[in-house]
Amino acid sequence: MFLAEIFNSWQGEGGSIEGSAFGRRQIFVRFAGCDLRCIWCDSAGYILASNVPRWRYEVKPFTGKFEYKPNPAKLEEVVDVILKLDTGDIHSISYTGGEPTLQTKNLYALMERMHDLGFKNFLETNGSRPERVEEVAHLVDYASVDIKDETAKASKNWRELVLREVESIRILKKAGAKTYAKLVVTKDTKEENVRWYAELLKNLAPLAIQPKEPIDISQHQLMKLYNIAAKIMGRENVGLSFQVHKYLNVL
Ligand SMILES: C[S@@+](CC[C@H](N)C(=O)[O-])C[C@H]1O[C@@H](n2cnc3c(N)ncnc32)[C@H](O)[C@@H]1O
Ligand SMILES: Nc1nc2[nH]cc(C(=O)O)c2c(=O)[nH]1
Ligand code: SF4
Ligand SMILES: [Mg+2]
Repeated sequence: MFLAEIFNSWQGEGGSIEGSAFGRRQIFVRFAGCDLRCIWCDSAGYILASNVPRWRYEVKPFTGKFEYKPNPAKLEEVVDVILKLDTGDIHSISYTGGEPTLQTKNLYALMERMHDLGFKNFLETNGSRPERVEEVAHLVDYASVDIKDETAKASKNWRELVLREVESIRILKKAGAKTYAKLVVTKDTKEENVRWYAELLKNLAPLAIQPKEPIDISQHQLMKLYNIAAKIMGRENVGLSFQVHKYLNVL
């Protein structure tokens, strides 16, 4: 499989929304390669798998010391690295990227293996390919599925993408995964678009609204978007999420 990095940290996103693992200790497996191009992506260096000839892994959690191995990574060496980073307090393994679901078979094999070893699986996905999500959904315990706002400019037809993301949420929920939606908002996010996302997510999954980093949206506008979503989805089903790991300078 084509990887970017493996490290041990605490989950910095999701806030207090149901299904979030915010503040839980995880081992993060970051896959290389993505099918979208969000303009604000903080992992942009890993979007093209061909630009990631080797992957890095922490030698010891929170030391900032890494070692490198060439891509493609072998399943057994990945499992070995994860087990060496296991501090005995791991809530779940986070599969992120890039886009983990693109490497469907590799993701399947790794999640199955981690389940067999007694770990829970947390999938962080852009949800752009419901048919691939469906293949692995039964192995997912927790899922954070992005809804890409128009201002992300993630793909040509953003409305179609949103509908596919919602379909991925439906599939994950049906398979029994605790699933929430994450919407990254910017100063240019339109209120009418948030209304539409909220209508789609109503009675389906809770929504974490996460300001793009570095934050450009005003607190006033952020709370306006929150209010719009909460009035449609219900006040228990909307919350804020900030990328806390960036403020605390951890991976
Ligand atoms: C790098 S993505 C990888 C997983 C998957 N490709 C996705 O987009 O959901 C992990 C999470 O980081 C968020 N993210 C990336 N760059 C960000 C930024 N500049 N500000 C806020 N959130 C960001 C994404 O929206 C996503 O929820
Ligand atoms: N601490 C920490 N929390 C995270 N939550 C989502 C992340 C990601 O990049 O997918 C991430 C990450 O890279 N680090
Ligand atoms: S989908 Fe995720 S990894 Fe891909 S460009 Fe967008 S934020 Fe980055
Ligand atoms: Mg990140």
